[in-house]
Amino acid sequence: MAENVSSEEMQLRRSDFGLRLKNSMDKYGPLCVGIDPHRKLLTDWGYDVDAEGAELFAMRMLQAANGRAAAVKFQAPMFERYGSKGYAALERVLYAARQMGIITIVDCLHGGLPTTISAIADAYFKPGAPLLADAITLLPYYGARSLQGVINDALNNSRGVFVASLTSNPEGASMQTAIRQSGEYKGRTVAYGIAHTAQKFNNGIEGMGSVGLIIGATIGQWMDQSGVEPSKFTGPILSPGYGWQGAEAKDLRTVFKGTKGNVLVTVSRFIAAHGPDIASLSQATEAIALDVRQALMEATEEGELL
Ligand SMILES: O=C(O)c1cc(=O)[nH]c(=O)n1[C@@H]1O[C@H](COP(=O)(O)O)[C@@H](O)[C@H]1O
Repeated sequence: MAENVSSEEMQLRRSDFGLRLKNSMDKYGPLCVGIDPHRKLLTDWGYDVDAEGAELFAMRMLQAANGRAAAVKFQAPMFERYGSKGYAALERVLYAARQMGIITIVDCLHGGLPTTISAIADAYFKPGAPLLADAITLLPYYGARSLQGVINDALNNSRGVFVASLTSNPEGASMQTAIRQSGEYKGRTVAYGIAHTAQKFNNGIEGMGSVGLIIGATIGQWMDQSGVEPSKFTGPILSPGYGWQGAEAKDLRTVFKGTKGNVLVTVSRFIAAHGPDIASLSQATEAIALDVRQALMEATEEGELL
């Protein structure tokens, strides 16, 4: 049934995720702890490689992140591989994260026909959704506009999304920097069209918007060619690639030069490698949070904060 809400209330909902994430970043800094229960990590930690092991792993990572990071990101396929038991584990760890009050991102990498992906709003965004999360990741390769319906569903429920634009993997850039042959973004790169489409949702919102991009910290050499300008983007930018994938503080400074305090660096294995001991995990989280915060402060120096 359609809800009867005023346009003011709708406006508030559409800016809610960005505002909550920004407040959390101001309080805890720009680190997101990635919770990726890799098989090898479960084994190294002495856990069983099953849904229960993944849940124990996630709970411990949450403990390390709580009060030390702005958000956590759960890697959905690493729960999904255990079928219904894996999904039940993901539901429970999301519930635990909500109880802690930490911002949750589910890295489910959804994308597809508008008519079919509208179903994911029921899974992640609507009140009572089984996998209720603050934001999810989206893949725009059915055309960025195919995501419009699901993005509106997120915004109208006070949630957010992160749309992949320039991914951190080396295979991504050649496709994402391909030049478009027709349409509104003719002559521009694929990544540019995605970033521009995402930005339109943030235009007119005061402060940081709720529609984010994914831009890898590893993609420095492709940045100019892509035409994407992170410094002009006013939604949150989720940036993987620091640590295990080779990016360092200096890469964050280069890729995100001139940004306005809206970059959220997500780090998974580089933190988890210090587990399962909670003191070591917490210490690693703090050290990485500090390094990332310092780098992004330098990148932001001349930029005005959102
Ligand atoms: O969607 C993502 O989060 C993502 C996008 C991207 O371009 N690169 C990327 O590494 N990721 C995810 O970010 C996390 C990075 O993990 P680490 O390399 O272990 O820090 C993994 O969950 C990846 O799936």
